[in-house]
Amino acid sequence: MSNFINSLLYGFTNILSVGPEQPIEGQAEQEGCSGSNGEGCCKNRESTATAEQSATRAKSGCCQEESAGDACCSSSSVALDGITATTISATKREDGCCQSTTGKSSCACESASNEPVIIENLKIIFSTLTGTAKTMAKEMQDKIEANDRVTVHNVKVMDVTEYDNDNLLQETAICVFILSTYNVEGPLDWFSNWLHDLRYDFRVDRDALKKLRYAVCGLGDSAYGDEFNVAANNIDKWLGRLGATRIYPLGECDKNADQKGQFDVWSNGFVSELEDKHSLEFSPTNFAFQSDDEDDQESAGEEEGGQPDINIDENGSGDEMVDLEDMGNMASKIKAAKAKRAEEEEDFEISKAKAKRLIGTDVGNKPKTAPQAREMVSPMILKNLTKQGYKVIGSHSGVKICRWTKSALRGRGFCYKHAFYGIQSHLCMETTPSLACANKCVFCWRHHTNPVGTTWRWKVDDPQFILDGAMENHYKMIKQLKGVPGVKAERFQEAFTIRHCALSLVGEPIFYPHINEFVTKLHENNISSFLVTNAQFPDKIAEMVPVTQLYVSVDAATKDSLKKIDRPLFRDFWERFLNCLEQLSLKGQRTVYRMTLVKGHNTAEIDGYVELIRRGKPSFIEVKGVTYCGYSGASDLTMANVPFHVEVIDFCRQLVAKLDGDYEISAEHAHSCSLLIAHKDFKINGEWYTHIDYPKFFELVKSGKSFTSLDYMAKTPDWALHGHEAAGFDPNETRHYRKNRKTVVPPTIPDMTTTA
Ligand SMILES: Cc1cc2nc3c(=O)[nH]c(=O)nc-3n(C[C@H](O)[C@H](O)[C@H](O)COP(=O)(O)O)c2cc1C
Ligand code: SF4
Repeated sequence: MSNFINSLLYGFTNILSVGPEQPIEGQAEQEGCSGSNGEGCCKNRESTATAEQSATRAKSGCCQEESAGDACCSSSSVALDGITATTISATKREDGCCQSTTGKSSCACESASNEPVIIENLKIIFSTLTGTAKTMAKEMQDKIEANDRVTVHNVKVMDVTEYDNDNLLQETAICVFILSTYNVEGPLDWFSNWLHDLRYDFRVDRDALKKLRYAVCGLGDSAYGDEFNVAANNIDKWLGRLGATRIYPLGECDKNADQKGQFDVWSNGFVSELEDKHSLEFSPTNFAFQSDDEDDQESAGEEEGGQPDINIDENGSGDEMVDLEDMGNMASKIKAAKAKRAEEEEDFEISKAKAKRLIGTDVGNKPKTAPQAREMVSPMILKNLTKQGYKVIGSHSGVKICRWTKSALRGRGFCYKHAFYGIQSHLCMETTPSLACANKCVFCWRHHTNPVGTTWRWKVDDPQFILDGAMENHYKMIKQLKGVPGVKAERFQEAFTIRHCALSLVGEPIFYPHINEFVTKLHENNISSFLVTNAQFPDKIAEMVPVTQLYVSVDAATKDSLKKIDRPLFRDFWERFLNCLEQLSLKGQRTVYRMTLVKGHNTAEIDGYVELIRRGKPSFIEVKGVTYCGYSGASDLTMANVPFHVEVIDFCRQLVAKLDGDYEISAEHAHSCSLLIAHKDFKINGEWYTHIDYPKFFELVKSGKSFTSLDYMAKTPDWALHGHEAAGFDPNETRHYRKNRKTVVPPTIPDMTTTA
């Protein structure tokens, strides 16, 4: 121990006039407060200090003066930071150690030792929809691994959906939770639901999580008012109340402010805390009903119908024996206890209401009035969707003009549906009666706008209202295009009679509770229906009335890659997906698999796709290269993931080769990197019939009789066939090339001269 510290301590105790006249023997050792004489400074101090100035040993091993307030802290921190006593202040922490306000390491006792703290396992568990929590979890991992004062043998970053909840009861790793709050269903719900049940299940021990040490940091947005970080708050509270030891306070980072900066401050603080091995000790003060707030002590027994610590009757009197002179004190204690309990009850009701909204299930045993169904589209989502060009109809539907409509109005070509099925883009309305869906696909969830959910929990608009609103808004948008140079008057006029409806914009149309009525109304208006579902609602597919063409998105061929690409909310997403394909095989009308190839993600799973095709027996398989449109942080896709047209062709050839001769590549639309694989049922006398006889379809629907896909097919024009030089571009249209278009040389695929 240097004379410097000795003299500081000596000088400091003199200033306060409470310390010994001589330097304290124990504190004069290299280890800091704890001296070599067994009890160290405390004993020493007790023996030298006056009766009023006795000291006790804090958990840290540090000597804590009972009467000197923060005195020792100041002196220790001075010693620690190596600056003079007047320039630095410090406060005493709960464990009796000194925390310097400079933010440097804390206690003289600890800092004197250079031994790093050793931690065996640490898990950083995140929940995220748009990626922020995951990024922060990884940053935290780096920070911990780079810290040489703490050695953590195994730092693991994992998604909360991969964590087996039951492990929490035996968890020996320190767990850091970085959790984003969503007021819609999300990946945290299952964990949150489970933990909530554990917390309020009377059969579960109040210290069920006593083996767990944890810290929670929430990511949220203060624009959500009292729902700001509600999930992290609840989880932090429930963990504490189940006996887990909170080793660092809850962090709350706000997207509406400097969320990243706030997280950095929190994570730095947490990592410094790891440097203090005493703060990692299991702390009985955190246990169960004495856990994270004192109020919980008394209410804990009541919620489960057990006995509270003090029985208080209607009149507020306890049944404990009380001395007369203590009556005054006791009365005020009882009053305070009653008030606390009322507060706690209120808190519990609020938590229940919030949890209910968060997890979509009823919790607790005294439900209040049923919550009002809320609007699916919040003002924030509305703002974002509007910015992206969507017109929102009512509270859950949307319509948008696609770029091909504009192109068709100018005579510059139609989308791939023209080549494959005879649809003219300027006669087509793209809409959805449900902006919400049960996935967060990497290639769609880029603007973080559409709401997600596994059950419909919103207000329901009437189908006629949605159809009227969609058509009205569609026509308004068409009108706005009349000033666009090159718009052909004839096409402009035609566009005011919608002939087709693509139910595929964003979201999950089949989710809408009145989808059958909606589709029926389309058909009554001679509007064809192309409905795309993301294959998560098999019952809905089974209940679906005939549509002109029913699609399922098949974004991956294996459970793992489907999870990565579609990021489904359902835990049994794979079973749901397979079930949907089976339901599809039972439909009589035209069915289509829509496959979006994302290079490096789903292009190498040919055998898996073959199995899926055998299961669902679709009439057609549309294969399209993913379109790159500047993905944000929610997705790590780049141009490198966008396949060339030749690569899409190569993929289709490989696929067809394994389908026992049942399917062939029929049509193509090179412009959008799309190919159509068709079942050979649609090849009559060597000619393809992939197009649709729309009037015939309406006739069949109106007849009320059952019919099949083969009853309303029409011949495919030559220019649309795969291998034709037009490559799916209608020769009656004018091809338009963008100026300054970069020519990128596609890769050479061996044996591309023969077509399947
Ligand atoms: C649909 C939606 C709902 C949200 N709901 C809440 C909420 O109820 N409370 C809150 O604090 N933040 C809410 N947020 C904000 C997110 O929690 C915040 O943006 C967070 O940083 C996202 O983190 P992530 O990228 O890890 O998913 C919501 C965001 C979206 C897009
Ligand atoms: S299913 Fe559709 S709307 Fe939902 S995330 Fe995927 S692409 Fe987007």
